[in-house]
Amino acid sequence: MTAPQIMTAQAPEGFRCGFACFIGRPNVGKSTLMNALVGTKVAITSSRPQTTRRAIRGIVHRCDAQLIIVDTPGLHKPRTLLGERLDSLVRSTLTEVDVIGFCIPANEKIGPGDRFIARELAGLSGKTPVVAIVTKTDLADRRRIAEQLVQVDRLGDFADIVPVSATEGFQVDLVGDLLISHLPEGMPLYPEGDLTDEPEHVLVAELIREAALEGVRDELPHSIAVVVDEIRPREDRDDLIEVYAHLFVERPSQKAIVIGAKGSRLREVGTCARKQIEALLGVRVYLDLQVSVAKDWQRDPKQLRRLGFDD
Ligand SMILES: Nc1nc2c(ncn2[C@@H]2O[C@H](COP(=O)(O)OP(=O)(O)OP(=O)(O)O)[C@@H](O)[C@H]2O)c(=O)[nH]1
Repeated sequence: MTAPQIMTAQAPEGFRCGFACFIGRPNVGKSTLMNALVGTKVAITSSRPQTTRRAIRGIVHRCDAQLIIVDTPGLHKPRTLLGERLDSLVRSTLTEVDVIGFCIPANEKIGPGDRFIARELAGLSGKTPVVAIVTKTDLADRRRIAEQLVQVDRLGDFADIVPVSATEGFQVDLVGDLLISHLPEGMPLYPEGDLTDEPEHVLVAELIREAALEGVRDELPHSIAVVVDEIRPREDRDDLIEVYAHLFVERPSQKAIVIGAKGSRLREVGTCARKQIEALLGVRVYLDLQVSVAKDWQRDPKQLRRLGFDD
C-alpha cells in the first residue's frame, strides 16, 4: 500500500509502522473498534448491516508505532453488482496489509458467515497473521465470552485471540498492542496528528449517509448513496461553509420515505448531519441536501461509477 508522504524525522529504535484491516460479517463492530482505536470518528457506524462501503483508513499514533487501519465492508455472499464489488475490494485489501483483525461478536453464535470468512482467510496466499477479535463483550456474560473464545479458537489458526468492547473501552489498547506487534519495523508514514487520509468530501458524504440511515428499515439502507458536489466558504464570510450534497435512492417510493411528510424527515437528517459536519470541520455549516432517484443504481455499472464505486 502506498502512503502520501514519507516523514523525514528520525524514528526511535524499534519503531513499527504498517497496515492492518478488520474483517468480519456486517454489523460485528469493525468500524466502532477502528474509531475507538483512532480515538475519533473517522468511519461511520450504524445499527444497519453493511454500513461501510469504502476502505477508510484510520491512523493510530503511538510513541513506538504507527498503525494504519483500513476499514473494509463486511464480507458476504454477493447478491448485487455492488455486493460483488465490495467483495473484490475486501479481497484486494487482505493481500496488502501486514496484519488482519477478524471480528466475531461475543453475543452471537458462530455461523456460516463467520466460517465462510475463516475459510477465505485460511486460503489467503502468503502468511498474513490473523488476530481473532471477539467484539461486543459488554453484551455477553463471562461464561458466554469464555465459550466464544473456545469456539473461535477452533475456527482457524490465529496469532492471538482477544476479547474487546469498543463501546466500553475494554481492552481496546490491548487490541492495538497486538496488531502493532505484527507490524514491520519502519519509519512513520503519516505526520503526527493525521487521523485519516480520506478526502474531506468523502467524510462529509459518509456523515450525511449515516444521518440518513437512522430509523430507516428493510432494503432502504442499501439503496442510499450520498455524493457531496461542493464544499465552499460562503462569500464574504470566514465563519461559514456551504456544503452541497445529493442523496440518491433507487426508487420514487424510497424518495418519499427519505423526505417524509412535508419534508420533516429530510429536515431531521439535515440537522443531524450538519451538527456532525460542524464537529468534523470545526466551523459553522450551511447544508444544502437534495434527494434524487438514481434508478436501480446498485445494479448499474455506470451509476456505480458516478457514485464513486469504481471497478
Ligand atoms: N454494545 C456494543 N455495541 C457495539 C460494540 N461495537 C459496535 N457496536 C454496535 O454494533 C453496531 C454495528 O457496529 P459497526 O461498527 O457499524 O459494525 P461494522 O462491522 O463496521 O458494520 P458494517 O459496516 O456493516 O460491516 C452499531 O450499532 C454499534 O454501535 C460494542 O463493543 N458493544
